[in-house]
Amino acid sequence: MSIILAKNATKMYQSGARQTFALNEISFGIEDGEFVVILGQSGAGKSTLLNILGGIDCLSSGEIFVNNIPLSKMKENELARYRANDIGFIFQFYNLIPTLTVYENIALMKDIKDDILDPAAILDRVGLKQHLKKFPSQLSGGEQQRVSIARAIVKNPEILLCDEPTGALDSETGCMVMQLIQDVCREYHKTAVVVTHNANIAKVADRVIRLKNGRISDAAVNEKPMSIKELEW
Ligand SMILES: Nc1ncnc2c1ncn2[C@@H]1O[C@H](COP(=O)(O)OP(=O)(O)OP(=O)(O)O)[C@@H](O)[C@H]1O
Repeated sequence: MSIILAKNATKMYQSGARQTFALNEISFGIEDGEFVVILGQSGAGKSTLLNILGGIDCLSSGEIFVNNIPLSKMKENELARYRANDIGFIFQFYNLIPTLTVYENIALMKDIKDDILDPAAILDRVGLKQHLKKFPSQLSGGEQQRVSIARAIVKNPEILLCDEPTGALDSETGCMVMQLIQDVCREYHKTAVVVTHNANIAKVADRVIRLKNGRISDAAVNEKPMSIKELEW
């Protein structure tokens, strides 16, 4: 079953007489439990698409269905619930709160959703048990990204949206982070959508959607996804 279905999804920005089509009539489906990479160069429309999938921006026309529910028909409170319950975000620069410890950054999710997973257990799963009391500035980039993966998973959302999650990391750390995202998605049965401009990362995806100037230039199931262990960039 398609967990995400986009039909002629269009996002247009108007500035005076000038129109920019960040997304131009794109249609695609993503299956439940897939690990999907959205690949495209700067300006292709990747972040716009991720923000719309995450319910923090909306389309100009067309529709995106999540579990058959059209996002454009959701009222503000329904969208807020969707963001809180169904979506976990992972960002390039982690977006952790600098004045809270690792544990507090994760436990904060209780204020967003009642039934979160056990923060300590998830931090253990991502290998950060010994860092619970540290502040983000006391961690390496890769460790901070692991905290943000824990934060996204602890809410137990259906869909994980990852915006250039390895963009600020070296190749080796980036591969470890990708492996962790893929592993937790499989273990906790999540659908992951990873946005990147790095074509190497696409090799490990179940499905690759290529965006170019707001249009899909190619969308295909990857018949033989490469193991992340073989990946480097
Ligand atoms: N708020 C906005 N107002 C006007 N134009 C915008 C706005 N946000 C994005 N755009 C334009 O939409 C297009 C797609 O932008 P988007 O940020 O989605 O691309 P991207 O693929 O994520 O790029 P990058 O990899 O550099 O982040 C670009 O031409 C951008 O200038």
